[in-house]
Amino acid sequence: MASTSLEDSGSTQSQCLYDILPTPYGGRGAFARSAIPKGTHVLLCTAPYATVLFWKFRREVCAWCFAYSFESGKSKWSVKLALDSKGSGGIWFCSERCRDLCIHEYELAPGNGMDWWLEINAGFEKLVLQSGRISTQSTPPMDPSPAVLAYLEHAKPEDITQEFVDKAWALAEKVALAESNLPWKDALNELEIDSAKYVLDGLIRKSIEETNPMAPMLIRRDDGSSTHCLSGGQWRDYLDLQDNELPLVKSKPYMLASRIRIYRFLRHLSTSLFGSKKQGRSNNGFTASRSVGPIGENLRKSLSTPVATRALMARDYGNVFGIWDMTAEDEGSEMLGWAAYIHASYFNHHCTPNLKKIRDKRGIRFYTFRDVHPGEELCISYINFDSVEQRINQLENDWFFTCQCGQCEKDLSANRDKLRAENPEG
Ligand SMILES: C[S@@+](CC[C@H](N)C(=O)[O-])C[C@H]1O[C@@H](n2cnc3c(N)ncnc32)[C@H](O)[C@@H]1O
Repeated sequence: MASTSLEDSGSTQSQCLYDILPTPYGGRGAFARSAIPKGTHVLLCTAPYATVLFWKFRREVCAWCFAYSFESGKSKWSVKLALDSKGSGGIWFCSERCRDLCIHEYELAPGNGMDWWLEINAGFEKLVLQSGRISTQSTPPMDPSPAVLAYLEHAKPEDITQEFVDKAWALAEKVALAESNLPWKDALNELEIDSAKYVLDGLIRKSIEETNPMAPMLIRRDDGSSTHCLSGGQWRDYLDLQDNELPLVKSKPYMLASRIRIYRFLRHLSTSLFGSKKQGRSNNGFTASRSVGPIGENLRKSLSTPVATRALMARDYGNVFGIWDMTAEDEGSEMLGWAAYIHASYFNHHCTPNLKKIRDKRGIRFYTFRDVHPGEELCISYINFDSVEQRINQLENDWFFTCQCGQCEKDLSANRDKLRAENPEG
């Protein structure tokens, strides 16, 4: 395998080994420009656009390189970035180097330190702890929504249309506005807290871009090898990803109420941190910050309507990658969080894929593990291999699409031939 490291790999778009083109079965996919030998790195994403490490692992997983403490024989990491002057709350790292890289990245973004970032994280942690109860269940939601939104908790798949979903979000905007200065009362379950953190991370990145479009963290890109290397991408790249809101809500109607609760929570956080436009202080026990600066102002604007939050959540399901520990697969590895690697989200699924992925600290790289012909689609596998029926079921239930890959076509046709041979009459 032609090997490169995060620090030295990279190329410009023109050196890309594939094109994003429409597929015969709908949507877009990545197609090889010419023959690609086995072992070629075809994509390196050096950093996610947005990410979340699960709340329950926040002391065990390095917030910068995603290293898992148990792999190093430790129960938790000890290098901490305190979120306030009392030292309570924090963000944990495996080493001082990782902590310093994180500080450097966020300092570079606006050019005036990283207090704003610590303040936002402290506000999030405080509101999570203040909201008290965190359910260990990921579904269904624990507390009813405000009365006017309660009907969403009982929505059925047959109720779900685009109009139904749009109306619910319009109502959510009104509710969030009316309640934003009242104390937050609902409990979020673990999945909701983790989703809220993911959305917050994406909105922070969007706000950085709006404040400073030249922020190095958004355009970091090297030259020099045949690997196609991209950093996190930009907001418009994220919006180009496939929107999966309707299929998700049709399949799991309770997700609509859940996602609206996440928006209400973040809107509440925004008022806690920044106050509403008219007032400088909130009524939530927080003092609205005076030092959040332009990034805070852009974040406040992003949360003043559900549009950006909804767009982020509409594209997480079906596009993000799990962050797994690096334990050998046969020893059973653990999912530690998830991350959006925008440029990698164009790889479709194939039941006999030609690409493998490997996590590389905060990044992810993809390489061919067999020779690829010119024009062949570059695919990864979204699932573990099973019988064709199990694969189709898993993709329909968890990914909401019917697999159109050549392997399924071949296996289904072989099954039909077998049935015909066994029942020549029927
Ligand atoms: C991560 S996205 C891949 C890029 C996507 N095709 C696009 O145009 O943005 C995953 C989505 O692609 C489609 N997809 C991926 N693999 C597929 C396959 N084997 N058969 C049919 N659709 C597939 C499904 O709609 C799935 O939800």
